[in-house]
Amino acid sequence: MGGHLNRSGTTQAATAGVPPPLHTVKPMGITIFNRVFATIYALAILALLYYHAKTLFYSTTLVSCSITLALLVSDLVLTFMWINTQTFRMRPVCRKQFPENVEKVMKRSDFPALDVFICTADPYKEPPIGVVNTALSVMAYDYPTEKISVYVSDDGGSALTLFAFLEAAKFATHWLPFCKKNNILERSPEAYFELNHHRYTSEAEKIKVMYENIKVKIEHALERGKVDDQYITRDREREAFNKWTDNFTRQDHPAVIQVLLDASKDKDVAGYWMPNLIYVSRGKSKALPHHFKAGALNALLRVSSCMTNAPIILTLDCDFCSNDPQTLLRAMCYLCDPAIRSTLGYVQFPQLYRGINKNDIYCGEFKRLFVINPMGMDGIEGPNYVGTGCFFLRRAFFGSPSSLISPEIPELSPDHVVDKPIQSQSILALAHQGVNSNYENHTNWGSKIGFRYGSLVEDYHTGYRLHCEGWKGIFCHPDRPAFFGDVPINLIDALNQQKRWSIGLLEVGFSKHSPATFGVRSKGILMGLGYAQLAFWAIWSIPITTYAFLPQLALLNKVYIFPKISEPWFFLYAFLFLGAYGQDCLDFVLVGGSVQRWWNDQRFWHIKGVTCCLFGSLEFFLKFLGISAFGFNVTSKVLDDEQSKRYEQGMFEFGVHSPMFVTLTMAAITNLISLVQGLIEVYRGDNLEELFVQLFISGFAVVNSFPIYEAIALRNDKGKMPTKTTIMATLLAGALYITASSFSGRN
Ligand SMILES: O=c1ccn([C@@H]2O[C@H](COP(=O)(O)OP(=O)(O)O[C@H]3O[C@H](CO)[C@@H](O)[C@H](O)[C@H]3O)[C@@H](O)[C@H]2O)c(=O)[nH]1
Ligand SMILES: [Mn+2]
Repeated sequence: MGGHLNRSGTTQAATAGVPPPLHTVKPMGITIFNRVFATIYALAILALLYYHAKTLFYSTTLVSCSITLALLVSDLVLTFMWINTQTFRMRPVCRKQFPENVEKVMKRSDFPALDVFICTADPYKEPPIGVVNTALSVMAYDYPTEKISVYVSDDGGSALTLFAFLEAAKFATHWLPFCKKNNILERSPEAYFELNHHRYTSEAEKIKVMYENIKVKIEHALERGKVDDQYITRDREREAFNKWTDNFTRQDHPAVIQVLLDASKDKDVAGYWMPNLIYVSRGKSKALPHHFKAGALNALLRVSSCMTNAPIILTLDCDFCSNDPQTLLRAMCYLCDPAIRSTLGYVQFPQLYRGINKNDIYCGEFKRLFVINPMGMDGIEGPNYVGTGCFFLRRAFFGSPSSLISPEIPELSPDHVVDKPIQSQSILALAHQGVNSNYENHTNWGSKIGFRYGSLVEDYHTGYRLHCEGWKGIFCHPDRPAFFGDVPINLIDALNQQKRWSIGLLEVGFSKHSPATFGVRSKGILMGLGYAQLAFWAIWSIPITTYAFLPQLALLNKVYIFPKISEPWFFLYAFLFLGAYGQDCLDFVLVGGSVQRWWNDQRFWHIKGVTCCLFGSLEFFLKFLGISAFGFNVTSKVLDDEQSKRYEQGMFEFGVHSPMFVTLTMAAITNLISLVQGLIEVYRGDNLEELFVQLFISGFAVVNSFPIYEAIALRNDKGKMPTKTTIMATLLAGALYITASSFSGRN
């Protein structure tokens, strides 16, 4: 398959004059303010540390000494994270692309080919019809269709997913010409039919019936748990399904590769070539590690090398549908720009979601993680890779820009030219060999080649290592979202997802390639610290947990640990708090967030601190000490009707018992009681001066905890806090109080 990046691919018209621009970049106006504010804030932090040191030096009792120490440690962690965060604020940039100019600088026939990798792992958590929608949406890109190949990796090893794609392949021959003829923007059928139901033509009506038909067929098969014989018509299909023998399990099975559409043979109903569509379920063996998604992506790298070897690769999660058919051309504005091409490793689009509720109660928008931070890193050497919606140069997976690391088999090399049809015997044999469960033994895959192993956040880890090798990235954030994904709509899913991230990030943070050491050395201070901010994300749990319990327990025991309102140090605290909060809000609002969503975002930050970040850190350290192990728990993309309804109304979904809910409830209870106790004290005497800060912290936490109190006491639906959780949390909070009292009593 041709289409390699052609260095002399510019047309006459463009070389004669000045070529039209493909992209522009400009720094954001807020930069100056950020830098000035950082200087002032740094001085305030120094003053705070001085204050702590002084207090520690003059403290006479064990209690005050330990309290000051705990506050000092917490504030040091906050300081460390604050320093790291400055990376995102020093040089944020905004970019613009001109996809309409791509054809002016390069002939359509010279456009590079694209291999799309879509990962799925479980037909029951990730319904195959959703994966099909994702595949269809990119197969229908505005681009020479025969240059696109879509590879679907099925880590669930499910015949149901294969069946869904057999149906999808047939439907695609109608869907693609329909989209192109009518210039449709939403090229995933689900989104199209949902958003455009008021203006159907008879043609659209026909396509809709067709789509509904395959959807029903696929869902039926899923309910029955098997593919009906009557649906398998061709011999080739039967051959593929025959691989699902009785010994075939998800963790242990031979590789299955099935070419569903062949760009050199298959045409759509209008007579145009179809893209390639290939189903791959890599071989697995219980005895060998499979490295989760990174392993799946590496398997696809090898299969695609043998079959199409496109110079550009797009990675997508199964729920990430294209929302704009021009996206590939947008990415090309960078990938084909000779001025930056030599070191450009990838172009990352933001993760954006459909179906978030009005005020985004679980902070599913991830504005900071997926928009603010990447814009900041983009001004330095590029954003981190976030696992989906990212266009890579294939070459980036094989060593640094200056030195190619050749894989074991020459056919897997990025510069190898495929000269046989994808279904030829020799190619299929090679592809099967490449996805055997034992293929990677004693090779560089996962360490020097391909997606990197050793972390549950293979995306972060891989992007970081590519950066360290000298590759750069671009953050491409067009006005019309390029992709839309699904967010978890219940709290436990959201927290479990972020617990997995916390663990994976710490794995990189404490590896020999830690951003704080190796990263700073090889990438410079700004990039190193930016990556460190993400890697050590979970240690925010230290200050958050401390501030959620310590001041409150102290207040309950009439121990006052912050400066009085009349002392100048009080103003330091006020400035640090208001400054951080104000700037945080500003960052958020400047990228289009609402104040209400920002409020929920800060609430969720606190929630994470006493739940997923805390438990993630604990699990990581248990593993670090060799006590336990962890795996990749796939996030469910299935919607429960009742839950969806509650989510729409902005209600928090608890419903199940979890240790994470116990700590959260403990914090909510402790804060409420200490607030009440504090208020009583103020009412009784005039202690306000001394206990104001503690009272304020409790009050702040209580305001943030409203949904929790509601779930404990006022609700009766399935999403309320389980009684068991409430009882456990109350007992533990009581135990904590007793421990604290006996400690403070020992003075
Ligand atoms: O063994 C596995 C596990 C997962 N996946 C796929 O990985 C993707 C991401 O899994 P998901 O459960 O959706 O995790 P999220 O936390 O929502 O994903 C985010 O975080 C992951 C790293 O933890 C990144 O890989 C993703 O791109 C990023 O969107 C999905 O398409 C899965 O099918 C596999 O292919 N094999
Ligand atoms: Mn996901």
